[in-house]
Amino acid sequence: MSHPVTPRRSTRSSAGSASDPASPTSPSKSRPKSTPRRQLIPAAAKEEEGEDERSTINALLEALPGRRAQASDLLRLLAPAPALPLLLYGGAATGKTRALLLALRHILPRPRLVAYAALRSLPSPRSLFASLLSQLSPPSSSSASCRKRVPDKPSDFVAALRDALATHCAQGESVYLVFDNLEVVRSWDKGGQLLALILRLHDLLRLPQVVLVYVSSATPDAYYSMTGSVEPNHIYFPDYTVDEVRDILMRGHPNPKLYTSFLSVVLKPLFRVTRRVDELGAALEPLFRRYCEPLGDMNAVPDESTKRRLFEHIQPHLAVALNETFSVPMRASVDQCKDGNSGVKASTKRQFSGRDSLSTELEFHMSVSAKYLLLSAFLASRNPATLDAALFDSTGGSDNHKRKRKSSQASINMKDTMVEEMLMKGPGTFPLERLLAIFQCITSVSKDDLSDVECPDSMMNGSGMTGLMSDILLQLSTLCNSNFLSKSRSCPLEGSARYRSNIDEDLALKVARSVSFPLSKYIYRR
Ligand SMILES: Nc1ncnc2c1ncn2[C@@H]1O[C@H](COP(=O)(O)OP(=O)(O)OP(=O)(O)O)[C@@H](O)[C@H]1O
Repeated sequence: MSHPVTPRRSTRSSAGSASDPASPTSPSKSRPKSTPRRQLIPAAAKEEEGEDERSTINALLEALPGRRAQASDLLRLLAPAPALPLLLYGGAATGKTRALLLALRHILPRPRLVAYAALRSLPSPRSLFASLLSQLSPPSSSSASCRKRVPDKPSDFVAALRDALATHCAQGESVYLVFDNLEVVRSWDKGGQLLALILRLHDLLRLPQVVLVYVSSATPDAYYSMTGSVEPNHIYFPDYTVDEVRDILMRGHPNPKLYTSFLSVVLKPLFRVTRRVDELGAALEPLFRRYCEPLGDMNAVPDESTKRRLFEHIQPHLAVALNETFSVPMRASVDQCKDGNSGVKASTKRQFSGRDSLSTELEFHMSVSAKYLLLSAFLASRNPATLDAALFDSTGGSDNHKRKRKSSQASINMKDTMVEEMLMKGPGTFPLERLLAIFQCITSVSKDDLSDVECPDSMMNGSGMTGLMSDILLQLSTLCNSNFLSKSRSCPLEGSARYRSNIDEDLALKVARSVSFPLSKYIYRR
């Protein structure tokens, strides 16, 4: 797993700790050691300061399981102002917003002001300007007069923003300007220009007490290569591991023993469907209620035989849940942050707003079987049919390396030419039988994978995959209706319909990742 890389700046007032590479994981080590001669009084003061810092860090870490390094980095890089801009980046629901909002509560010095723009809930540049300016305007000014002054042009916005910020800075206040889900700006009309301007705010405003914080799913390179502005510090939020997710879900549970035994049965299979904490939380809640049905007392600590009974009870419900669409309630974190734009109803973070988000949305709007079907269709369209036997061995697994070694140079050349031709022609069509054969092969591999779920012996029976073959034709027609696949007219020779996959490799890989399927092993490459 890649580790967060946070560039350190010697220009920062916090440069001492920021330059210590050990600091993200071991905050206590990062404080410079005081020299023995000066130790007497300053050491006592430092110790007190250290105590405060430790308790702040502990409080934050407790609220942020799995985000130790990021929490320490945040505390270090957010305060004290003046600071460079900060970019938090990583996949969906990796805790960026939560970590930032919690860290902002803990940092010093005060007084300080946080103006937060939840870009997913703002429909246009003008609503962004209005939101930020109203959060920065003095409480006394009436909303009507504020609305009148909302600028249309980005340059006017920068001028208005500077005026509003200067008032706070003159009063000795630090101001944190947060742009959450920055990638949304790109999808707006003239979004590219506005994005460049937002990223250059540090240079344009030149107000040392103002800290700019960007939160995004895109990497720093995606932004800063195009603006030429000062590069921010950045903190990476990797996807959670299953153990981290377990820690998050366990946090503060009233009956940890019961919940641990529940999670030991359901978490791993669900984790293969989605790694998002919010989706897992939503899927687990009704399942846990089911799990507890046979128990009279919710505070009971289950013994081994009870665990077995509970497992038998939950097993069929788990199989159904694995095939279901996840729906996640609106995000609390965004709800909690008033963006000051009363006219705009904060929407869920589930809006479709461009291609990228479409592919992320797939993670929870498709059932597992639909995802496998889509992957099968992608492989059928992408790979030549003659290579199916070589790519899928009799056990359903990919065995192409072995086969390739056995192939003669001439046959390799022939296959290469064939693949090249296929790629030139674009995705190929395939009959239903081929799709189902590939589907059966790749799902049989996943069944094997599911056998490592922690559960009493042989009770899993292939886990949630039991219902996988059901309703395949229905799923197929849904995929066609949604344009992920297209169905051509019947082939005059075969007399049956043929299908074609309409998705590209990037999207297929994302879908594969969401079910932990090793797709690239099955894509024929030269
Ligand atoms: N470490 C954690 N502890 C507790 N809850 C968490 C943690 N990480 C994420 N969550 C929960 O998961 C959900 C998504 O988290 P958050 O909004 O912080 O993610 P994000 O990285 O900002 O997502 P996005 O990129 O989609 O905006 C929230 O409900 C949040 O409370």
